Amino acid sequence: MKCTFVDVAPESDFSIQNLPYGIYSTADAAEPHVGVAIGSHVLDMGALARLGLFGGIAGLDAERVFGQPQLNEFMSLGRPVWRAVRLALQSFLSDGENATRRQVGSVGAVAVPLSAARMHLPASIGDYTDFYASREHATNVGTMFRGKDNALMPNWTHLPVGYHGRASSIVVSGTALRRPSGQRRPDPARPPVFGPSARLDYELEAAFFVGPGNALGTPLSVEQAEERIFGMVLMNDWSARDIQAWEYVPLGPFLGKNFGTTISPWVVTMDALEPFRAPQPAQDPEPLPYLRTPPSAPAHGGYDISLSVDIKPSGRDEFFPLTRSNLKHMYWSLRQQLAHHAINGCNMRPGDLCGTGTISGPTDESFGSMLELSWSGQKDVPLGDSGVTRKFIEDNDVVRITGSCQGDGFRVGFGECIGQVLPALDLGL
Ligand SMILES: O=C(O)/C=C/C(=O)CC(=O)CC(=O)O
Ligand SMILES: [Ca+2]
Ligand SMILES: [Mg+2]
Repeated sequence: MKCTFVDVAPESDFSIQNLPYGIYSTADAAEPHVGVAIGSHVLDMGALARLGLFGGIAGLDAERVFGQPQLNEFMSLGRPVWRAVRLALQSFLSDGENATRRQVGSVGAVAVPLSAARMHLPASIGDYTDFYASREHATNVGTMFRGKDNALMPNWTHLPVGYHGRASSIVVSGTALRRPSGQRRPDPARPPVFGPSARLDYELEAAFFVGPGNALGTPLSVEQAEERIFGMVLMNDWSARDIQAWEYVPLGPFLGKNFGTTISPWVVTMDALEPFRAPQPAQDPEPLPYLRTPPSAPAHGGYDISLSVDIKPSGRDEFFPLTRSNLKHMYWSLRQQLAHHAINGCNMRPGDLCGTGTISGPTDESFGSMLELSWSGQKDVPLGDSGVTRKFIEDNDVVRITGSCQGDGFRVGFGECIGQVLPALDLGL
């Protein structure tokens, strides 16, 4: 299928096979509203709704849903509506004889260049959970925090371990964050000290948005979970390792994590990712029945999404590679994570965000955090052949995550998840 409405370069993340949704504003339309990315443009979903493009879709009040400043209501409508909207968009973009297309006239009537769009958070995120689903990452971090013999806890291969994060400090790509200050204990023989984190890190993650929710007390099966995931974004779960290591016993991540979490602005739908399903790693021991794949669900729970992390060190103009990984390394699939989250009756709501956990793979270059790359600060990580090295993230460094699936002549990509670290505030403490 080819987009004839605007030109789409083969290496563009935003092909007609992708069509990710986001919330944007422009100088002329300052209220955030729903858009869909195609090539180097953003299409105004509200304008298309007013032209009647989504008129025949049962269960969709398109002008209202696409006139919202967030995607929660669209997310709540479920897969049949999402698919019908996707088909209408693909027909509009590829078929010059489409009735709406004839009315539009110029591209400028319904689209702006991406460069003119200011992106906002795609949803009002009520709750945010972060999992710990890469076996390699959990083994690496466990070895550093608790020693080789306690690296992987006995529960890890039986359930997707997770923690409840903080939704209020999730920010959209491009938002700068300050280095956090907190309690740390650099010398285990001495009392803790207070000050700016000296071991600030990134975590390469993806995250999924929940679509239709479930009522309190009513679990979701793996099969139901599969149908309720709207789409995915890239995520950087910024982590202050020194604050984390001192505070986390016994209740888990807290201030070492909740000072900021960055997500990419475009939500790539699970329908766009469908052709890129891939086997997840073999699960041994076999999980309990509520986490198994039923014969009626698609066989593969994994996705083949290439992921990169690059850094622009302070004072330099170019980016250098840190991590090259892939979502297919995740031991626990998205649908297992969601089914596990709701198995006790916890109610999930449209727009809730679940991080996959750091996506490390088996090779050193696939390690998804500085903690792993520098092995807890024991070795310098060279940045290309620049002569610059890092153990952790320094002030004014910029960290960028990108990710995409390569199809035959087209790409389904996420755009960027980018953030700069500003120096800590001087609290005079
Ligand atoms: O205590 C530990 O083993 C580590 C915990 C984390 O870093 C939590 C986390 O964010 C998990 C992840 O991203 O995979
Ligand atoms: Ca994390
Ligand atoms: Mg975080």
